[in-house]
Amino acid sequence: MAIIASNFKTNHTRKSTKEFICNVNEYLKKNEISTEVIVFPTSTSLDNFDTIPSFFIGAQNAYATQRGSFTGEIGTEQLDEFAIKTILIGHSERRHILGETQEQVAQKFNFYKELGYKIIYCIGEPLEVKEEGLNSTLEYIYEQFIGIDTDYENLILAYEPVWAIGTGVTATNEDIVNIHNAIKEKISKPLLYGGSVKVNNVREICSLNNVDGALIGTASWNQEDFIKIIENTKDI
Ligand SMILES: O=C[C@H](O)COP(=O)(O)O
Repeated sequence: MAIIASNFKTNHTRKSTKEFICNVNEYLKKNEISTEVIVFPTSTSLDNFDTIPSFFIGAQNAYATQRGSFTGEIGTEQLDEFAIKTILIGHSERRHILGETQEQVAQKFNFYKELGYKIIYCIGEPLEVKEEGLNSTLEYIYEQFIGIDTDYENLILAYEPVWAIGTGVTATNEDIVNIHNAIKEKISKPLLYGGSVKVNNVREICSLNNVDGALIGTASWNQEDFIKIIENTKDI
């Protein structure tokens, strides 16, 4: 069964997030769909949502702390308020725009691992590395596993080539399969693909060998489209 995740990034308000989550939940319940669905709203939109057990709400980011003086960050005290036990770690926007180093990413991973969180851990190469070929790409990706316990039971991986994120340029099926096969040879964990996944290509992508679902940004922000994405993959 495919895992379908939506990363809201810096989109939606508390009001529209609530509406989105309630409607997706109703759709899943009414149609008895058991797909594992994960939505990552902004931290200001986190709340106590009453969702079915296969529908998880996660944090896009949090600091490796319970509480403290980390201006602009949230910790587990804030996540506990809403019973959030799912977190996205290592997203390329945090690595490349917010400057998180592999050491910081690994520290965060280990902190949330110790607390038993479901971790969706992102890896992926920028365009200049892809252009150097498959070996360089895999080398780059493997470096993103430094300090990460890839045997962690509550781990889901997401391969997101940076050049495909938010660009409308989806990786080719061949690109996806090459990378997914190589990662799966080393790590036996669910592996999602992310990077310009859309309503009309999600089924094909999720049907590829060693693709266990999708982590979607842009195309998932409209609730009707997100429901179509779930509908299109419900039997994979
Ligand atoms: O976390 C999601 C990814 O960054 C993909 O974003 P995108 O679907 O807008 O390309």
